[in-house]
Amino acid sequence: MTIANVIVDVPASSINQTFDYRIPERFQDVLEPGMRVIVPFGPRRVMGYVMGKASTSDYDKLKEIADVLDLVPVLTDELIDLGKWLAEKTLSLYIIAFQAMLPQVLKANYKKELERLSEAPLPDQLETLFAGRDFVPYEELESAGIHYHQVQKAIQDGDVSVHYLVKSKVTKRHVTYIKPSRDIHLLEEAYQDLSNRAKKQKELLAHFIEQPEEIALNTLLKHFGTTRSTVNALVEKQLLEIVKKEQYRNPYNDAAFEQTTALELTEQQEQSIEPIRQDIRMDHHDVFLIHGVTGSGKTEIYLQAIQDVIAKGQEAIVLVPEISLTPQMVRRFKGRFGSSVAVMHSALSNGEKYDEWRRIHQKEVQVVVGARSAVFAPFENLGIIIIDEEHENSYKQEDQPRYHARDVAIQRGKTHHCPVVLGSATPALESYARAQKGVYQLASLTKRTNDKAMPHVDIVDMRSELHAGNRSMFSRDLKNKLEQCINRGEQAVLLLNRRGYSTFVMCRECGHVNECPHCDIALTFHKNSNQLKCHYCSYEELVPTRCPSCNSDLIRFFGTGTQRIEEALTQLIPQARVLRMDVDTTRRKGAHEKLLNQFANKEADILLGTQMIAKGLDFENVTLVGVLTADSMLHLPDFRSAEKTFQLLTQVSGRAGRHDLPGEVIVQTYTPEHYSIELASQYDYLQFYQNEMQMRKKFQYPPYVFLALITVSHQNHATVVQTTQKIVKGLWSHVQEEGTVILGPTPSPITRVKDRYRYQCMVKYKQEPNLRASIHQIIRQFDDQVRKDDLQITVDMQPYQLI
Ligand SMILES: Nc1ncnc2c1ncn2[C@@H]1O[C@H](COP(=O)(O)OP(=O)(O)OP(=O)(O)O)[C@@H](O)[C@H]1O
Ligand SMILES: [Zn+2]
Ligand SMILES: [Zn+2]
Repeated sequence: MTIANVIVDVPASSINQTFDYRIPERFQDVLEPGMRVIVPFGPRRVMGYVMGKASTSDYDKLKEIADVLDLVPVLTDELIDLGKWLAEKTLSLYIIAFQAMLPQVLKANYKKELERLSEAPLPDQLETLFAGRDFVPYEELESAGIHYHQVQKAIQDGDVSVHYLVKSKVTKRHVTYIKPSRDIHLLEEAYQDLSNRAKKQKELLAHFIEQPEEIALNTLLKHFGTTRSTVNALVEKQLLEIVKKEQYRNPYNDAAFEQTTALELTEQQEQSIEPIRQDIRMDHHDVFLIHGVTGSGKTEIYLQAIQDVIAKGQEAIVLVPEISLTPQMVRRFKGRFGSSVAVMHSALSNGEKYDEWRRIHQKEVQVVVGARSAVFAPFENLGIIIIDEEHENSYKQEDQPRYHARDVAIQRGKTHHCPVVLGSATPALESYARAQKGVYQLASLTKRTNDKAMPHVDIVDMRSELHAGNRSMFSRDLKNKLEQCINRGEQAVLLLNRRGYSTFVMCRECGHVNECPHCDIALTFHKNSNQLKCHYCSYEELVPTRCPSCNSDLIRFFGTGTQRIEEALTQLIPQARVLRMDVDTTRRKGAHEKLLNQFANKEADILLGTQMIAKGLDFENVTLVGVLTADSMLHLPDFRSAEKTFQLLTQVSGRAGRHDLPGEVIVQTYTPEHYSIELASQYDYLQFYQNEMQMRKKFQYPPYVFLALITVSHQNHATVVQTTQKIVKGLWSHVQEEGTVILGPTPSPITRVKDRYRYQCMVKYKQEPNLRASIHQIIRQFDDQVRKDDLQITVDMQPYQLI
């Protein structure tokens, strides 16, 4: 087969197909599907992924593949299929789908080098190439005209490896070890034969006769105060040998994790895990939904199911939301499975991410714990996929390809015939509805493992506080409880539900609000730098002293940022030591971890933070949880706002009293009668589910219907409106089923971002088998404008971010 079908890295819809290239002689027995290549495309050379090979092509004047970037495919056959599926499901370009599946390092054209890993003789041409060196720039391989097949074989044999020279690269990637290459009695014989003048050599030999285990070269040299030439002499006599071991940039020190063993499961855990175990045994695919209250031992179920999978020689993917990928979480998995665990999350450097990916690719680990994109881990023998906190919105990617990790997991689960386990204390309405219909298998854990009751929740009506003359953010109840908590030497967690609130500047005289000149949104006040910043385009300006509109000096800060709460709190309870955790204090790498450690070490009494404190944290000494404004999200124009409020309140309440000390929760709100707040305080998920389903049915929202959101943006307002109108018209002429509605054109909730206007339309449908094809066809009509006139059209087949 001399033809390769290649998806090229040219993100344009007119190019969204494979192109045929001739495979030059030198690559013929090397090139495989899933490898990256460099191909000529028009006047340029671009990167591409080989999808397949063929013996014939419909075109005759084929160009040649210019270069092959990989010697081992980066995409498995399964991932090639998955990428195509992903592109079709999300209506994105193939190239974008494949890029989303691989670490950043593999997307760019990094320089490469070959490293020799062993002293074993290599084929002649390679010996000549290395010429006694350990490292050879990859270009030399190319210009030497060496058969790639030989290199590929050397890589497979573990004699050579390829590195991508990432910026953050640690220069020394391999550690050299020395070990005996003969039986001990032969070493003893050699020892006798060695002349007494070779004193150092004898010392070394004596060492290996005593302790034949391999030892790092550096350690050895230091210990015996000798040089490399002593070792080399013994290597030449074939008494010792050199082994190189790859040292990954492992961001975690595996040895530091205390090893744990499987706990004896409670009855409820036992009941939940059994059907999963059965699927694992039978190579069967089901989707399980574990609905378990916080602290009911869901994680222990995951760990034991993974144990089964590993025992069977298979691999496991565990997805956790980015913000719960805390050191505590990592410890639980590394504690059980040690260095078989790779961790993938966005705080890692590109080099670290690539190393973790490679440990998976080279089958050195069996488990990956990671955020959304870890669902693409290149395992070939998957035995389970677990999604913890499955209701989390961060599993939905809000950028092309707009996929939901749950859908990808299920797709892979089907291919691998393995179970997919979704876990949550507050499952997404969609998931619970599927479990009710029997599409997913439901398991419920209603009790905490330690049989502790869920902490009592007190709802405080902030309107009556106001009537009683308390104008602060803290109710009298919360203030008292905080003081008592601190006096007892215990700790508290305070949640400021920041979404929907921000700190903006308003003129009290004329009501003028400072907005971003490029986006249709109020600027946010940052005290540290005394600046106003736009959170969409990062525009910034100094805080004005006079109103830009009426020149009044009565310009004031409104809203409630964490910073202001922190100040108010320290005024209210001066003896309290407060730690603040929000985007500002956790921006630096490792800051998140540091704050949590400080709190765990009791260096503070109160942890004050945004949503990011609600998840997964488990501190023994926390007995009080306060929610400052439970309803701040409720009034956002998003049909999921009640669900999000319920989820957040349940999660944060679960942080109190998880251990011996009893916990309590205070929820402050202006709408205590709202069912999401009332039912969250009673931990009544089922009742909430039923109420909320009624609302969704009444207003026709998911899970009763599906949504598709099309957003158009352009610098010219009229262009945006007209384009959206045309799309809406096109959609109406394509829809087939009764009951399908198309809403719009309407301005997007934020109508202007970075000087571009945004309009949208939404399709609500129950069944439209051809919808994807229709949308595709409709927006293709604008291809020219997209290319030449900077028009943007985005399609989201499963919109979550509606505001
Ligand atoms: N079978 C068991 N016997 C004793 N202790 C257990 C058992 N299973 C879990 N635990 C312990 O109970 C606590 C809560 O368990 P775990 O964190 O797994 O619950 P979870 O449902 O994942 O909680 P959350 O949703 O709040 O994160 C942990 O300290 C865990 O070690
Ligand atoms: Zn802006
Ligand atoms: Zn004014």
